[in-house]
Amino acid sequence: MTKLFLVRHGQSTWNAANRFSGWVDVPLNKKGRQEAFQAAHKLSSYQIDVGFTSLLVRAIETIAICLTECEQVCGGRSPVFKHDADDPNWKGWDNYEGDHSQEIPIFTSRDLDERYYGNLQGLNKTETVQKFGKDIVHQWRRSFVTRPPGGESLADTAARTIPFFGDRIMKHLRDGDNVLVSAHGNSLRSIIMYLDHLDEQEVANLELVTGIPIVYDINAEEKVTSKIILN
Ligand SMILES: O=C(O)[C@@H](CO)OP(=O)(O)O
Repeated sequence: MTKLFLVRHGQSTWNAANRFSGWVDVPLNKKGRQEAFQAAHKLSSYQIDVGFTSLLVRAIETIAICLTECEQVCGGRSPVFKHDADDPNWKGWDNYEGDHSQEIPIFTSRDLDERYYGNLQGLNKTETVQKFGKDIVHQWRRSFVTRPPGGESLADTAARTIPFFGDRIMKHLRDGDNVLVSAHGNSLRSIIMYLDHLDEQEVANLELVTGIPIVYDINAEEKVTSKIILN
């Protein structure tokens, strides 16, 4: 039995400003960093062996805080970011192969990035509702198949997150590693849809709070046997 921890990054400057973020690379604000510290505290009774994060700095900051603020979580090991480890031209991080007894590898991937919000990126969410109407904006934000103008639907996002989850993250869970994934409202909604077998209606109602870890137990058959939310 291994554990999978999912955490949506802490509040970002654009979450606070109520702006569509998508792939715009905004950092955590002070509240977001505090949420990440609280998440680290909530994770303190567990051990984590491997991390995954999107390439966006708000998720990177969150996982860095989670894995450095709490000794117990890491068992005294230092997180080491392995950027571009999938790139065949990657030459290793300064010729350093790594030592799993002293380090926690954190793999970064674009596949975990937030859904691409296209022409909505940067716009204020309330003003967008005023301009286009509540119903269509809700569809753009929460429908599984409807694409926001110029952007990705949740189905498009799932088409990159789920293969990545199956290939890369599941491999570590199979090997017995406890895995922490730091990502985004919609990239995580697509993964939770898959893990919880949600249908398109159910995922439309799924909202994730910033900085609150979700813990799954995964058995040897790669099935979820329990889920708790560390509120
Ligand atoms: O702005 C975004 O990228 C996302 C997450 O903050 O917005 P939404 O609330 O529509 O999922």
